[in-house]
Amino acid sequence: MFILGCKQAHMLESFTERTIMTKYWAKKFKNIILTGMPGSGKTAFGKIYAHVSERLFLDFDAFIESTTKKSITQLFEIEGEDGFRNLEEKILHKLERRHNFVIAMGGGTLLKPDNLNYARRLGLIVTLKTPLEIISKRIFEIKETRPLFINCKTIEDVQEKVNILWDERKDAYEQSDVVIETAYNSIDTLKMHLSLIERRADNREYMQEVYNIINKKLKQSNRWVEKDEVIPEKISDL
Ligand SMILES: Nc1ncnc2c1ncn2[C@@H]1O[C@H](COP(=O)(O)OP(=O)(O)O)[C@@H](O)[C@H]1O
Ligand SMILES: O=C(O)C1=C[C@@H](OP(=O)(O)O)[C@@H](O)[C@H](O)C1
Ligand SMILES: [Mg+2]
Repeated sequence: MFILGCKQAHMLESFTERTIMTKYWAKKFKNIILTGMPGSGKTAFGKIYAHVSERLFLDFDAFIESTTKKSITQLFEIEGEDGFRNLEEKILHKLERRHNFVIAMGGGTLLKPDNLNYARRLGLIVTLKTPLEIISKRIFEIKETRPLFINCKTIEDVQEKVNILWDERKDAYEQSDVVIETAYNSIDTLKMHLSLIERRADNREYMQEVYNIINKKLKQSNRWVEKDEVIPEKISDL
């Protein structure tokens, strides 16, 4: 769904050429770190955005599953939620000084307050914000893969759990640099908006303009920190 008016839509179209990211820009803005509720689309969108922005893609859950050779559900059973959170924290630490990634964190990674500071050092933190009804419907379809919802039998159970998680987490998600509301965007417009945001994230005034155009939020207070480039050849170098 596209919520912009005709004039704004035209302005965005004229930006399309410029949103094709060059390696220069991809390196300049290093990592994009996605956060947001489970089911908000971090993994799905992250893969696509990594491709268009010429970055490597790293998904926390996939990385944990491939390194431990266990599913997230098994890990929750064996290690408990605390054990799983420790694994997430370890990955964040390992990513220090790694650049040129789109990183899809787990929806609960920011629950540890220190993780927010770590994530901030890695790059631009972007929250995907999706209406809770949509989240609930998506999760109901895939609840076997989301251990937090393992005891939910009905969509109402899922909804209830989603509401609880949202109340616990909304403040942490609000700490991100940018909030993108996915309900008003197709994947294509999401790609375009984030490309625009990235290209102008070093220019606060222009960012405000971009914000006005795309009706999204960017926090002025979180400043970009320049770091030396260290680009790993492949994910196994981590
Ligand atoms: N924009 C979207 N439109 C429709 N379905 C989506 C969208 N984004 C994600 N999904 C679906 O929702 C489910 C959860 O998406 P996922 O990317 O795994 O979210 P997350 O990583 O945030 O938990 C998946 O089945 C995925 O295919
Ligand atoms: O929100 C959470 O606490 C979790 C989200 C999941 O990842 P997604 O956010 O990719 O679904 C996964 O890490 C685990 O099931 C816990
Ligand atoms: Mg995911």
